[in-house]
Amino acid sequence: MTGSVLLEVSGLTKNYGGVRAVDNVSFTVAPGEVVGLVGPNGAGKTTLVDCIFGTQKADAGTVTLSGRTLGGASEKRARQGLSRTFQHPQLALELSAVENIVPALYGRRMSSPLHSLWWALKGPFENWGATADRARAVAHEYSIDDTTSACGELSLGGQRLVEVARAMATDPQVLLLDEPFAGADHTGIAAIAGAVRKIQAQGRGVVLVDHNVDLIAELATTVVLLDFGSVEFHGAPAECLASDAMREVYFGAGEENS
Ligand SMILES: Nc1ncnc2c1ncn2[C@@H]1O[C@H](COP(=O)(O)OP(=O)(O)OP(=O)(O)O)[C@@H](O)[C@H]1O
Repeated sequence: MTGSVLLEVSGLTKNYGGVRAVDNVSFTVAPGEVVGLVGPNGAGKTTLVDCIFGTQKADAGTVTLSGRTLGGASEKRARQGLSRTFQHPQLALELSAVENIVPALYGRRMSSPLHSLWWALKGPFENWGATADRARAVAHEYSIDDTTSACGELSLGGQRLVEVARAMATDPQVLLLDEPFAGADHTGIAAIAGAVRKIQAQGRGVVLVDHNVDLIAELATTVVLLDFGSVEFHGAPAECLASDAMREVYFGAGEENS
């Protein structure tokens, strides 16, 4: 089992003051696996993603990627093969899709201090046009048609797709997607769903946070249901949807007259 696991989250716990936002959460992501992370508002989904990526420091637990324990800040974890998008897209809105993707291509090269030094020395002689071409190719790979307008002019779904492409430009083993469909229109949802399928087909792992249970059922191979920071269900999407845990988490136990 361990040999086929990319990401292993073990016993992650995070408190905010008296609030236990994430409570002893464990799950794994294998190559080509899409783990849907669902749960009501405040269940702990974003905090869990933040702790996996290093945006927040967990109080307990470990995260390993291909058997290697991840620690430290998110930049370090990104160099080790993790990538993410954000619940609220974090793009430079005045820049184009290509201009947002270019820095990720450079970040990918800084995988060790030696690489950083090499690229710092090589920088002045770098062919910038070739890098922009590569960024354009990444954008097209993820079906971004408009690579020249400022991202602020794109729809929310369009912006989220640029974030996915930028995250993929770092060539991650596992991608963490925090509500990638939120606010996207029909076209945006179809494009983002297509991107998830493509990433899955490449044998990478995906953690997909979303409230849209239909999309999770369609895309996820496994579902982790969170409530008050704890795992209430972990298994196949169809079983999760039909489970008592799902009913209790979303509709409350014992509400027979509603
Ligand atoms: N920075 C913070 N400081 C204090 N409490 C926080 C902080 N971030 C989140 N929380 C609390 O931690 C709990 C989990 O929040 P989190 O945002 O992770 O849930 P979520 O499942 O992502 O919710 P949503 O679906 O609404 O985004 C909630 O009780 C929330 O109020």
